[in-house]
Amino acid sequence: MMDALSPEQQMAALDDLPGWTYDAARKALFRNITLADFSAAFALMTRIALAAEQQDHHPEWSNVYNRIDIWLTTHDAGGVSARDVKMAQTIEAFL
Ligand SMILES: C[C@H](O)[C@H](O)[C@H]1CNC2=NC(N)=NC(=O)C2=N1
Repeated sequence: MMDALSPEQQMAALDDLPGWTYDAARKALFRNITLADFSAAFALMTRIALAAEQQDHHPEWSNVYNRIDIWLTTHDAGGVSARDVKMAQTIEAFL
């Protein structure tokens, strides 16, 4: 069981994650990424999927052609936890 971050911890984490915002409605970190085309978007999603399996932490996302919308939230915690911050950092390292 992983605790949700406090609002202060969450803001501090977002300071180090340019491009990510907090989606209050979904209690999630959010970012959209636009790639060159569908192949590039799906390749990135594949890398993220493999990392998600390794971390046992899975994104909520949607993909339309070259655009990916990603929400990171921890269902067990009912909000954003350190696991979401780690996954956001992992995704950033792929860009
Ligand atoms: C049993 C297993 O550890 C859990 O169901 C994991 C799997 N992936 C998960 N992913 C996300 N985003 N939140 C979770 O709480 C979560 N829990």
